[in-house]
Amino acid sequence: MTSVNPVFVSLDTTEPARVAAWSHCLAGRVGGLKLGLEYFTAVGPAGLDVVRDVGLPLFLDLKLHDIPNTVAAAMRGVARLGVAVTTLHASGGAEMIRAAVGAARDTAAGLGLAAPKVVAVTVLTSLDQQAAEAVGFAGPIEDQVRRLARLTQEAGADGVVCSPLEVAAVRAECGPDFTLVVPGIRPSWSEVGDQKRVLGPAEARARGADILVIGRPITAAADPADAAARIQAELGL
Ligand SMILES: O=C(O)c1cc(=O)[nH]c(=O)n1[C@@H]1O[C@H](COP(=O)(O)O)[C@@H](O)[C@H]1O
Repeated sequence: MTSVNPVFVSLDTTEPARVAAWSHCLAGRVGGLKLGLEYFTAVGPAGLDVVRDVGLPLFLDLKLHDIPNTVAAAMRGVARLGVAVTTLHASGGAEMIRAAVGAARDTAAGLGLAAPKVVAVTVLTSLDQQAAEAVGFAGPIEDQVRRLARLTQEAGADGVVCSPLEVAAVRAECGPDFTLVVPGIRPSWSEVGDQKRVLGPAEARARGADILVIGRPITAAADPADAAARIQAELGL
């Protein structure tokens, strides 16, 4: 039996042709495709059409963060796109999360679609302890992540986005059925760039991550398919 590939590759670009080329060359080496703000603000919902024939689950990462009414309305638009996973910011609060989850599930059900998994970003992986304190998070980042994960779970969402460093703590707090989406993945051979709280793919997986979000280590590599194959090998897939 082959295990499911946990890697969702982040296709961060403004160009549909690049997204199409990457997704075709990476199909078979990754488990899903993530499109985010850079792409969506440039191309809009029609940009998803270039990857639909690849047959991989789509993760639309818009990190919604606004009042409950506005986020619920935006989430209805996301749910109509038939994506598998989507994001909002946990710091928008429990009422916002609850409204978003309800909107996603009701809209999808009304259309006969599967509802997207709604996962909440806890503390961005680009923040270190000092930067987190500067925006007003008191105490260790791990405590803040754990608190927001608990709030997210109580508000009915499917999981959270956290760095690999907090995976074990969140898993202990929220149990085995809570989806942990983990960016900040850096194989030893890749550049760290703007990420601050990072680990390698195998270590993140061993700590309990469900989805590994990996962008530039694959997309900025001279040979993206080869980079994805190296990550597959590191994961024992
Ligand atoms: O929600 C996310 O996916 C996300 C949350 C977070 O805390 N950190 C983070 O890097 N991401 C996204 O994960 C991807 C990471 O890409 P790379 O840093 O290129 O591997 C980007 O598309 C980010 O927008």
